[in-house]
Amino acid sequence: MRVSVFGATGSIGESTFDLLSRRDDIETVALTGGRNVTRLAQQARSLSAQLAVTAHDDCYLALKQALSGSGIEVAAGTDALIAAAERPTDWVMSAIVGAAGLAPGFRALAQGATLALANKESLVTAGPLLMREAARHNARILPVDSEHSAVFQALTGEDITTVERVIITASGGPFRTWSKAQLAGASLAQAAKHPTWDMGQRITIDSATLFNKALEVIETREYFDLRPEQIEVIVHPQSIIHALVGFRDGALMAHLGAPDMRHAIGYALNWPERAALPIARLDLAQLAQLSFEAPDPDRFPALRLAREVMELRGHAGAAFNAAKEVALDEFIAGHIGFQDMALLVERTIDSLLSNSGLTDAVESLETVAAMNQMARDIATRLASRMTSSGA
Ligand SMILES: NC(=O)C1=CN([C@@H]2O[C@H](COP(=O)(O)OP(=O)(O)OC[C@H]3O[C@@H](n4cnc5c(N)ncnc54)[C@H](OP(=O)(O)O)[C@@H]3O)[C@@H](O)[C@H]2O)C=CC1
Ligand SMILES: CC(=O)[C@@H](O)[C@H](O)COP(=O)(O)O
Ligand SMILES: [Mn+2]
Repeated sequence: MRVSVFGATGSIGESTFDLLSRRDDIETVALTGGRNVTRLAQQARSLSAQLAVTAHDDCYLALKQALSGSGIEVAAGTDALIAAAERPTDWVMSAIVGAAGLAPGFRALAQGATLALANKESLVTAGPLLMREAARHNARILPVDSEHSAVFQALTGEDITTVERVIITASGGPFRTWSKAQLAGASLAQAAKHPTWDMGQRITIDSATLFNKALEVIETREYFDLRPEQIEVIVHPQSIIHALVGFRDGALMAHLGAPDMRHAIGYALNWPERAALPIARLDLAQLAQLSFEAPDPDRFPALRLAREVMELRGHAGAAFNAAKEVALDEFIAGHIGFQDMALLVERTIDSLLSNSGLTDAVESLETVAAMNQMARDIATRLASRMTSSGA
């Protein structure tokens, strides 16, 4: 099987690399990364990739040097990422973080490859477009986000019209039990420490605000074509149950597994087979208890914002994600506080409400990119005011 991995040097990329390294039937077409060219070159040599691409032009020479004598092609820049996605292959892992992951995944679908989609931002920003592209080219999108892989697995062999509801779980993040007063002082180091999963920094902080779950609610709607009221979130601090599907006879089918993304990645890599995977087996007696609680919309407004975005439809998902990306950058830079992130996203959406483009149907990558930029500009402006006023 020919495979390409976008975002190979990240957390999902490394887990994918681990699974690919254990197989002897894999032909690696392209591996892409960002600034970590040393690791990208190691991976490319190890998997004998045809091509290695860094997203950054200024990293080209370093990557070229790291791969000298290997015979592996080297390229750099966003156009090179697109060209890599157009190289014929069978299976593509989409694991770039953020809206930057959309265009390569879209191109991979256009050449008919199976898209293993970790990059949830693709569906949040351009769900209908991506689904149409997959259908047009008879290409398949397989969910890699753990909750959506869990739903996909629970739905196997089921009639989607018998589904009443889908429940995705949230760990609640590191601040699950914190008061609003405590949240006001939440630091970057505290937010970047996930209680159960080992992930990249950005998604880890999104888990702390529950923006990760907000994106996932929208992602659920796009994958499974459900009405927003059919999608529920339950806080489950152990991250053992990843999702549950409720059917019209009252049955709930739950998916359980150790918090290890190699499960969802391996499922997508081997689908429709269920192959053996090197994942820790659950010891239920040792776990002893699985607990659940309702999310608190007062301390964590992100889920409420996601519901508003789903009502708006159109380009609201792209605006929501863009504002969230800016808010995250501003928090990481120390310009705004933890709770300011949700405030900034809400203010950006409010400011865009008077813009008719927000609710226009998603027609092309260009309109999505335009909304992405507009929302980023507004959020950046609003953030600078927050910084100077302290609110
Ligand atoms: N980590 C997880 O367990 C899960 C992640 N996801 C989703 O998967 C995606 C990846 O997450 P994760 O692996 O944690 O992220 P990481 O930050 O660990 O990795 C991101 C990858 O994307 C590359 N990258 C960063 N910015 C750009 C850019 N602008 N253009 C091209 N490449 C870029 C990075 O390169 P470099 O590091 O070399 O600079 C790296 O290879 C996200 O969409 C996330 O929401 C979903 C479920 C679980
Ligand atoms: C592993 C995975 O799929 C993440 O999206 C995970 O769900 C993050 O944890 P939270 O449940 O805390 O958002
Ligand atoms: Mn998830």
